Amino acid sequence: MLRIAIQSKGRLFEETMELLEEAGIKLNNKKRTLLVPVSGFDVEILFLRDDDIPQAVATGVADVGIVGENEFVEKNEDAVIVKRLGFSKCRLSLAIPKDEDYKGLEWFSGKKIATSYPYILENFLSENSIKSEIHVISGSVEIAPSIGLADGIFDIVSSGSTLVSNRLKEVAVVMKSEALLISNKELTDNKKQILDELIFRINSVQKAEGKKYILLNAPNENLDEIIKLLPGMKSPTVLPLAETGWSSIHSVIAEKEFWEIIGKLKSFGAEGILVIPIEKMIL
Ligand SMILES: Nc1ncnc2c1ncn2[C@@H]1O[C@H](COP(=O)(O)OP(=O)(O)OP(=O)(O)O)[C@@H](O)[C@H]1O
Ligand SMILES: O=P(O)(O)OC[C@H]1O[C@H](OP(=O)(O)OP(=O)(O)O)[C@H](O)[C@@H]1O
Ligand SMILES: [Mg+2]
Repeated sequence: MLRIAIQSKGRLFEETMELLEEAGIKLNNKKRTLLVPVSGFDVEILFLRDDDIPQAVATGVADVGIVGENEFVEKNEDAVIVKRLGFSKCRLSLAIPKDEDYKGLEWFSGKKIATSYPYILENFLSENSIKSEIHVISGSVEIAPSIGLADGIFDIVSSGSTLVSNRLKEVAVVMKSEALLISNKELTDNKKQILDELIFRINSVQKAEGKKYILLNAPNENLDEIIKLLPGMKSPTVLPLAETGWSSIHSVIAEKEFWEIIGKLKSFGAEGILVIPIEKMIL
């Protein structure tokens, strides 16, 4: 049995649950109690606050965990990154009141910075030989300058709208972050096997992301040109239609190339084009 620690509620929760569900991990118990068994796969889910996930994995309370890179780096626990998951992308940045004249990091010398990430901030400041006072608060960091609690802040930024609504400007990006799958360093062989299966399933789900299955009818005289536009996984499937002189073509395309390809396909006489979502891809 492999025990997976995930965030019980918050920014990581939904995408983590979605990823696990697509990987065939369905919770038996819809009510989110602390520890939930799973049907159809030899794992159980442990719901924790994200702050506690790195330590739970490092100490073996959980075998693996899904946590933001920011939290993993901040906690500096002894666990390994197994896979970068590509969601919950954000950055940890320094920000100051928007009307301040800013010429460089020197601005922070002798100033007070509010943050929930003192370890990362301290390392960054000492690497840059800046001496500031770090004021640790666990939330609502962005309001600290306006209430006189600090001169600047160091916190999570994504769209930047929280900074704007607090009349702050981002002046330095210290690190980028995304959700990570982390693991305890000493898994038993049996747990390693289950983890390999989990990674295989996550990879299959992620390969399918942004990919579409495309079906279309094409006049035989333009088959070569159309096939060149649709490389597919090996090469497209071409099947004869009942109507002579026409074929049905099946392939896989990247969603971001979709509109460009469709226009070219139509110019080669393609008709009856269907585009269908793909759930998983095993290559
Ligand atoms: N605006 C955002 N955009 C993208 N990712 C974000 C954003 N805010 C936070 N994250 C990521 O999601 C993680 C969890 O954020 P959340 O705000 O739920 O944390 P929390 O309030 O500390 O939760 P908990 O109650 O579990 O301690 C962060 O550590 C970060 O990796
Ligand atoms: O740049 P933005 O897109 O505005 O995102 C950044 C904000 O998102 C997070 O807070 P969240 O909204 O999760 O609320 P919280 O303060 O309760 O954690 C984070 O703590 C920032 O405050
Ligand atoms: Mg937290």
